[in-house]
Amino acid sequence: MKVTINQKTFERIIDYNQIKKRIRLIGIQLNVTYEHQHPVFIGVLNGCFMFMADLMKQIHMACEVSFIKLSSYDDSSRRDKVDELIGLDTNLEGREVIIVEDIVDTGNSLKHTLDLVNKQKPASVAVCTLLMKPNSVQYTFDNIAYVGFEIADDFVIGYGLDYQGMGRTLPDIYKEITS
Ligand SMILES: O=P(O)(O)OC[C@H]1O[C@H](OP(=O)(O)OP(=O)(O)O)[C@H](O)[C@@H]1O
Ligand SMILES: Nc1nc2[nH]cnc2c(=O)[nH]1
Repeated sequence: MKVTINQKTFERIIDYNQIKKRIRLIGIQLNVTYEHQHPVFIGVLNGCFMFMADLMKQIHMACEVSFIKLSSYDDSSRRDKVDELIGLDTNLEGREVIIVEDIVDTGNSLKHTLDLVNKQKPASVAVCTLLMKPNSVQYTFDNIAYVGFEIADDFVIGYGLDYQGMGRTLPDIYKEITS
């Protein structure tokens, strides 16, 4: 199945049923790991909104939810600078923190988020990302504990991820076709 947005064509690589199954498994892992704790989930907007909503429905321990908003991409091209559009509004000192991302690509956004979170001296920080591009990431992260799918270094859209602001509402995930 293919979709076209502003002259770029994308083909489906992961359907929503696969995403739901993977999220159920990640939810089980999180429920076991944090069973007797009271973690704070921090979603990184905008891209995380669909993943966060589906993931949180699988979480059964007492927890809090908060968001930050970063922007590092123009259209489909990377910028080195990460802009913080909405900052942290929760005190994380001594807390168990789980950062929720839609995708770790170069890792710039995650590096920025971790620096922000770690400044507040949390008790622990784990990262949960739906997608990860292992060939693209430019940092060594030791706390990416939950990964939905590892994917190739293709530009992807759908399930929260956009191209020029479009495509976020597609339930499945698509990759750009280059030819
Ligand atoms: O690992 P990186 O190379 O930093 O890329 C990952 C980030 O890029 C996207 O955000 P974007 O800056 O496009 O903003 P958006 O979430 O509002 O789409 C995505 O949601 C991640 O947060
Ligand atoms: N939409 C989208 N945003 C990204 N941010 C980092 N990588 C990607 C990607 O492949 N697609």
